[in-house]
Amino acid sequence: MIYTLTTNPAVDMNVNADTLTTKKVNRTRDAVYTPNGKGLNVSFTLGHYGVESVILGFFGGFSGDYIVREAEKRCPVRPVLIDGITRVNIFVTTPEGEYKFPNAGAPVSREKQLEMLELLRGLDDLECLVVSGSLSPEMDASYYDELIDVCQEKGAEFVLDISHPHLADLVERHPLLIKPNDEEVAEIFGVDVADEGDILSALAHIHERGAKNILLTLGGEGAYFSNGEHVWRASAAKVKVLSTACAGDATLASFLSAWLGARDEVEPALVRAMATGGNVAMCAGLGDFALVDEIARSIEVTQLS
Ligand SMILES: O=P(O)(O)OC[C@@]1(O)O[C@H](CO)[C@@H](O)[C@@H]1O
Repeated sequence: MIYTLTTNPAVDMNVNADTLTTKKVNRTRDAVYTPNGKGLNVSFTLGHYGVESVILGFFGGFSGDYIVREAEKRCPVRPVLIDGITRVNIFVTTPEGEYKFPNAGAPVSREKQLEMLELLRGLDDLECLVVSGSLSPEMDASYYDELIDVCQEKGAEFVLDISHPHLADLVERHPLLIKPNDEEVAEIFGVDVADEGDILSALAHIHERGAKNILLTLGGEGAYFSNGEHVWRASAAKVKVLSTACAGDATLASFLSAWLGARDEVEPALVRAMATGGNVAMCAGLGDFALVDEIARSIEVTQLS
């Protein structure tokens, strides 16, 4: 079974506004509230493609209750309940573009962190843990190591979609897959990603450090996938972007939904990933994936080596 762990879930609130300025009341409209956090988005997208997963995360307060209740309609959820209030992240779309306001989130006490590790240790069907998103306040980066320790004790694989600088060390623990974007690769691994030559060197460098597979996303410029032996380039979907929130998570999950069970068939997995990410970028939240097949026809994948 695949488990997704969201260390810092959120209700996402997407709104539209004509302008966003100081010294003025910024009226917004068209509010869309969705139960989110990066790992939840991964589970919802896996579910769309018929791949079962279980949601793990820390939830509290009215917003935490809402997320658990809504998520349970789509996937099994094993929550660890905390005292604080799960954050509400705000995404404001204006004619000039999108403003993102993620909150730091509710603190998760050490006791609750240990409760999650115990929950993980008690799972008898853990095959792959997808760890996604930021850490809650009071969580040290070493929590990632503790999660990986449990996965390795249990012989499970793990996937990391995190932007913490500690990722540079965590790749030495041989994650099955990491999904950084170009900015994260440059900042975390201290390498250039200005052109394809740089990107290929960066991928080789990250493999040398220990990552088994890398899905490098470049937003509107497409993506690269490398399995340490071969590298593929995928074009981006040409779509009218409404909100990029959730698009990266949907890209990762849709890639996993095809690739986990057929690891030699990278091309169809990349086509699905880019089309799904593109469709999600057209919507507030994850949307309904209705245009994926149509968008997929325009995605080009090239094997580079
Ligand atoms: O603060 P994090 O955990 O890095 O990101 C949280 C978040 O922005 O990521 C998702 C989109 O990827 C949203 O659903 C959610 O609000």
